[in-house]
Amino acid sequence: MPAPFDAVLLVSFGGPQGPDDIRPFLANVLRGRRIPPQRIEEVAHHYELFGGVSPITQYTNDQAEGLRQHLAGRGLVLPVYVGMRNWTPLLPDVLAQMAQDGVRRAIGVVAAAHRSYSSCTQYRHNVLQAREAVFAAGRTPVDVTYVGDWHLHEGFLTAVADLVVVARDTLPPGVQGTARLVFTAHSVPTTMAGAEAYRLQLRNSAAEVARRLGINDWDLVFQSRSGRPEDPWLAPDVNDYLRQQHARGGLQAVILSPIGFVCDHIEVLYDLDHEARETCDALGLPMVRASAVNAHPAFVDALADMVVRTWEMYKRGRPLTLVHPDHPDALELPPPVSPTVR
Ligand SMILES: CC1=C(CCC(=O)O)c2cc3nc(cc4[nH]c(cc5[nH]c(cc1n2)c(C)c5CCC(=O)O)c(CCC(=O)O)c4C)C(CCC(=O)O)=C3C
Ligand SMILES: [Fe+2]
Repeated sequence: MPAPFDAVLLVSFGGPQGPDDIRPFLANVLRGRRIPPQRIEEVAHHYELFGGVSPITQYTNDQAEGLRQHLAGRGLVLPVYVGMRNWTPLLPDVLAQMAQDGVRRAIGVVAAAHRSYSSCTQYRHNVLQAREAVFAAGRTPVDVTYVGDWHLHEGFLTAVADLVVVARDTLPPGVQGTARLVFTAHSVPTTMAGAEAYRLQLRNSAAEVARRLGINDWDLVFQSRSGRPEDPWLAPDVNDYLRQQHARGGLQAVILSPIGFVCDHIEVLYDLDHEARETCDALGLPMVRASAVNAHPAFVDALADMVVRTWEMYKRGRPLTLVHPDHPDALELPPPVSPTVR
C-alpha cells in the first residue's frame, strides 16, 4: 500500500533568538497591519526584558520531537519539520528544504488550538506563499493536508487540566478550594474573520477542562490586546476583569490558565507573569499561573493522534483535499487522473 504522506510539518509563530532579531521579527509580524508605533515600542521592550530570546522556538522544537516520538510509538515513523511564520526556521526555507529532501506530501499541524484568521487561516496563507516561492524556484513544493480541530481532544484537555491542578497546589492551602479558575487567550479584533468561532472554541475547551476538574466557578478572559484603541477587540481584558471582580468582592484567589496558547512564550511570561501579577499584587489577591501545555506528554500524544487519524483517513487512496485558506472547511476534489501518491 502506498504511503499517503512522507512527513509532518509543525507550523508555528516563531520568535526572536537574540536582541538584534527583535526589530526585524516585529517587522515580519506587523507587515500589512495597523498597529500604532507606540505599541510596537512597548512590545519591543517586553522582548528586551528577556534578552531578545523568545522561548517559543525551544518549546516548538520540543513539541516537534515529542510528536515524532509519540508517532513512532504508534508505529508511524515520519520526519517532523518545524516551520515558522515570523522567524527562523522560516516557512519558505523549510519548504525549500523539504523539496530538496524529496518530501511530496505532508500532514500539517498549526500550533494553535482555536481557530481565527490569525491563529489558523494566516498560517495556512503563509504555507501557501512558501509553496509558491518553492514553485517559483523551479521545484515541486510539498502538498500540505491539515489535521482537523483538536481543541476538544482528550489529550489536550487532560494536559490543560493537569497543569491547572499543578498550579492550584502551589496556592496557600486555605484558598485552593475557593480560587477562581480564569482561562486566558490572545485577544483579536471582533471584526477579524473567525473571531466569534474562536471565542466559542475557547469557551468549549475551557468548559470541558473545568468540567473534568469539577470546577463550576470559572471564566474566560483575553490578554495581549494590540491594535488601535478605537477598534473593538475581544474582551474582557484579564487586568480589567481582575480589578472588576475584586471590587465586586468574593474573589479570594485566582488560577490563570493560558488555554489559548500552546506554549509559555513572551506574551504569557510578560502579560501574565509580569502585568497580571502586578495587578493581583496591588489588589492583594493570591494568584498562580498554570503552565501552557508546552511538551506535556498528553498534549504531544494528542497531536500524534491527530496525525495518525489523518494518515488513516488518506491511506486507502482517499483523494487529497484542497483547503482554500479563506475557507477552513475542506473542499474535496475528485481523485487525480494519474495518481501521484508514491
Ligand atoms: C490569536 C493570536 C495568538 C494565539 C494563537 C497562536 O499561537 O497563533 C497569537 C500568538 C502569538 N503572538 C505572538 C506575538 C505577537 N503577536 C502580535 C500581534 C498580534 N497577535 C494577534 C493574535 C494572536 N497572536 C493579533 C490579532 C495581533 C495584532 C496584529 C495582527 O493582526 O496580526 C505581535 C505584534 C505586537 C503586538 O501587536 O502585540 C507580536 C510580537 C506570539 C509569539 C510570542 C513570542 O515571541 O514569544 C504568539 C505565539
Ligand atoms: Fe500575537
